[in-house]
Amino acid sequence: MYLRLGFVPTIVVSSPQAAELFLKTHDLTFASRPFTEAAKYISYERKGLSFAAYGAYWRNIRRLCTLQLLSSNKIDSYKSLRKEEALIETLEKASTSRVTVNVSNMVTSLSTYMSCRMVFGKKFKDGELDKLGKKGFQAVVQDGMKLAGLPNLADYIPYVGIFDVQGLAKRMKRDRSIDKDFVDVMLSYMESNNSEFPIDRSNIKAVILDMLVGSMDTSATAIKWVLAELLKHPRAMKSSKKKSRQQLGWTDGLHHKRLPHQQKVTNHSNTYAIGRDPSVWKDAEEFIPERFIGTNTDMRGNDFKFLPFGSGRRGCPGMQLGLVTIRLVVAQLVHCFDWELADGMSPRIWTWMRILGSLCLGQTI
Ligand code: HEM
Repeated sequence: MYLRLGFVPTIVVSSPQAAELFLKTHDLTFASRPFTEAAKYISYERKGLSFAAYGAYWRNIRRLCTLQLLSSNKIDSYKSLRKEEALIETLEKASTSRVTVNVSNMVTSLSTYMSCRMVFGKKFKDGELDKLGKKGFQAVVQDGMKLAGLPNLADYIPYVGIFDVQGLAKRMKRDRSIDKDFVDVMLSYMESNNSEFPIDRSNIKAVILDMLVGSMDTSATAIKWVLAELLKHPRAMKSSKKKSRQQLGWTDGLHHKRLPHQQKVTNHSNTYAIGRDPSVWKDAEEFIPERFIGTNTDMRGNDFKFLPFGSGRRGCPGMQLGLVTIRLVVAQLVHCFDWELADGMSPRIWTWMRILGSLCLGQTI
């Protein structure tokens, strides 16, 4: 579908065939990103990986992140982080004393904690910054994602940009001031002068922000959705639990390579239209993790009906880390607790209540 958004020609890709054309056949032509206001303010004039124009700078930064933060060896070295059992302990205490907890918030906090440990190499609790009168990482990153995702008139009709009618530029300028200066790898890269490009603090901040945004919200959101779907599908929950019992090696810290069943559960995520296309998927709207059993559906971007991590040159460099985190947290949660909907509600009643709620209130519950 071709659209003209203000002055910007836009093509919406909503079939596997079209996705293949754009992400494989003509990947080189479309490998850049538009220069939006978010790229300007949040990504320090496109110095981060996600917003950078396709070219030598992007290639260098991507190589650096892949080697220094996201390689298999590095992911393995984060093993101790993944053994973090605070989530399980807190849930255990709450369930024993029948206290209500917000699992979504807890998963988001865990993801924030893991990302900060990985990127800054330091234990950073979100509340620490609140105490200093600043917003915590969680709030800053979520604000940043919201701002970057909002349709901004200035991106489509550049002349109106200076008026900032939606107030987005003002908010983005305010939110760009996270300054942490202990990121060893990036700093030594900066100091080594080995780079083809001058790297200064703003390059470092932009890349760090990318790594935080890339790792915090994505994995947490996926974990929450998997858990929500499992809650509504007790059969899938049961089978997932059984597999996790058989496969989890608690003594060596739940190595990710042993969790094939969770892999199938996380496979549910997809780009919205392609993932729901009945000509591509049987019972497209249904959560059926078993649909992947016995197929060789690829989630690395080679199968254009299934693109949770994108594809081609700009495909997600953090896929491996994201998958490891999701599998581990979901496996722990499913393995350690028996989950069911509140007050013995059946999944069918829950679905009807949700539909009714959307019809009456005009919003999704
Ligand atoms: C469940 C977890 C994750 C999902 C579903 C996900 C998904 C995606 C998707 C769909 C893209 C866009 C690909 C495209 O434009 O074609 C992307 C890009 C990106 N992701 Fe992820 N991601 C996840 C985890 C991570 C993690 C853990 C990191 C880093 C620590 C990360 C860093 C990035 C970066 C930097 C980009 C931009 C790459 C570029 O433009 O060259 N992601 N991700």
